[in-house]
Amino acid sequence: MAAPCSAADIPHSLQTERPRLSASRRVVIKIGSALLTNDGQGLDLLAIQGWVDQLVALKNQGVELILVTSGSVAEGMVRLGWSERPKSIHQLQAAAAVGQMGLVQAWESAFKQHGIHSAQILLTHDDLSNRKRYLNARSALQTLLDLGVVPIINENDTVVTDEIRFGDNDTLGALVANLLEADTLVLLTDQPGLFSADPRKDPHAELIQQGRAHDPALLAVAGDGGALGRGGMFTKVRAAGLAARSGARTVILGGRTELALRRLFADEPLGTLLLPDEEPITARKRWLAGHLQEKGTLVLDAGAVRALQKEGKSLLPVGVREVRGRFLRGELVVCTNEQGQPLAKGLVNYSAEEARLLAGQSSQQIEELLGYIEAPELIHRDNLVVI
Ligand SMILES: Nc1ncnc2c1ncn2[C@@H]1O[C@H](COP(=O)(O)OP(=O)(O)O)[C@@H](O)[C@H]1O
Ligand SMILES: N[C@@H](CCC(=O)OP(=O)(O)O)C(=O)O
Repeated sequence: MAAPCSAADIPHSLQTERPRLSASRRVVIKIGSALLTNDGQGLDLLAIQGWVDQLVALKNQGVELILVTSGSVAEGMVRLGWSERPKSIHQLQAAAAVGQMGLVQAWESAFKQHGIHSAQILLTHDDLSNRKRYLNARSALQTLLDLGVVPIINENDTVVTDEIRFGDNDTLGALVANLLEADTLVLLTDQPGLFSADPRKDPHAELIQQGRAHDPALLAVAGDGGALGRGGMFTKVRAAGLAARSGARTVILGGRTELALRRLFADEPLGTLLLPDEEPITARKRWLAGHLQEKGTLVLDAGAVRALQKEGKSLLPVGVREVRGRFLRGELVVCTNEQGQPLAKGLVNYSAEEARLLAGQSSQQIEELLGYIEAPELIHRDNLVVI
C-alpha cells in the first residue's frame, strides 16, 4: 500500500474551490447495504423515509433523480435468518431474490408518501455493454424521468453469474451516471466520506474533502468494506474515476449525517468531492467518441449539417444522402457533409439496412417503410456529439 495521504496532500486550490452542487440537474444517488439495513439489522425504514423526503425536496427544485440501491442480499439474509453473508452464488441469488421484495416495497412506499411514482429496474452487465440493450436501457430510463418517475435500480443478482456481475453497486452507479450523462454521482455510505485511512482501523484518519477522481493516491488509501456490502472505499474511488469519463463529479457522503443530501445540494462542503480532470462537456464528448468503434458513415445534406452544427437538433432520416458501412441499432456512426468532412458522431436508432431505406424520407414514412417505428430520429441529439 502507498503512503497514507492526508488532507494536506490535496492541492490547496482543490480544497477551497468547491464547485456549486446546487447547479446539478441530473443526479444518481447510490445507497449502500450497511446504511440501508442499519448494519444488517433489517431495512431502516425511518432512515429511508428521511432520505426520500430530502430527495423529493430536490426533485421539486427540478433535479432529475435516479436511485441505485443495494441491500437485497443484506435484507434477504435478515428475512431468511442468516447471520453470515453466504459464499455460494446460488445462496446469494436466493437471498437477493427474497430481499429485493422488501427493498423496492420500502422505497416505493416512502416515495408514495409524497405522491411520487417509482419504478424498479434490475440491470445486468450485458444491459450496459451490449450496444442495442444500452440504448434500450437509456431510452426506458429517459422515458421514466420524463414522466416524473424515480427509477430505483439494482443489479439483477438473481440471474447474473459470477463472471458477469458488476460486483458492486458503486460500479453500477457510475455506469448509470455514464449511461444517462448525469452531472453528479452521490455514493451514500456509513462513513462521512473518504478518509486518509480506514477510520474503523485508524482513529487518527482525516476526512479528505476534495480530490481528483483519477488520483492514484486516493485509490491507495481506500480500503475494503464491511461484512454486508462488497466494495468498500476502493470501489467508490474507482467508481468516481468511471463516472468522470462522462464528466460526472462524485461525492462520497455520510448517510447518517443529518439532512446530508439537502445540505450537500445547498452547497455545504460535506463528504468527499472527487472531480473529473476535464470540463464535463469535453469529457462527455471524448467518452462517447472514444468508448466505441465507428461502424459506419451517414452522409448528410446541407440542411442536416446546419441542423446539427448550428441548431443542436437531432438527425432525421430526411437529411441523409447516403449510408455507408454495416451497423446495428445502438452502434456508433460518424456523420459527414457531402465533401466527406466528419461533423458529428452518434448512436444510431436503426440498422444500416433500415437506414438505407429511410435515407431522404420524412419521419412520417418510417412505419410504412419498415413496418414499425423505433423513433422519429435516426440519431437523437442526446446521443450525438458535434465534433
Ligand atoms: N479510507 C477509507 N475511508 C473511509 N472508509 C473506509 C476507508 N477504507 C475502508 N473504509 C471502509 O469502507 C466502508 C464503507 O464501504 P462498504 O461497507 O462497502 O459500504 P457501502 O455498503 O455503503 O457500499 C466503511 O465502513 C469503512 O470501514
Ligand atoms: N446487488 C447487491 C449489491 C451489493 C453491494 O454492492 O453492496 P454495497 O457495497 O453495500 O453497495 C445487493 O443489493 O445486495
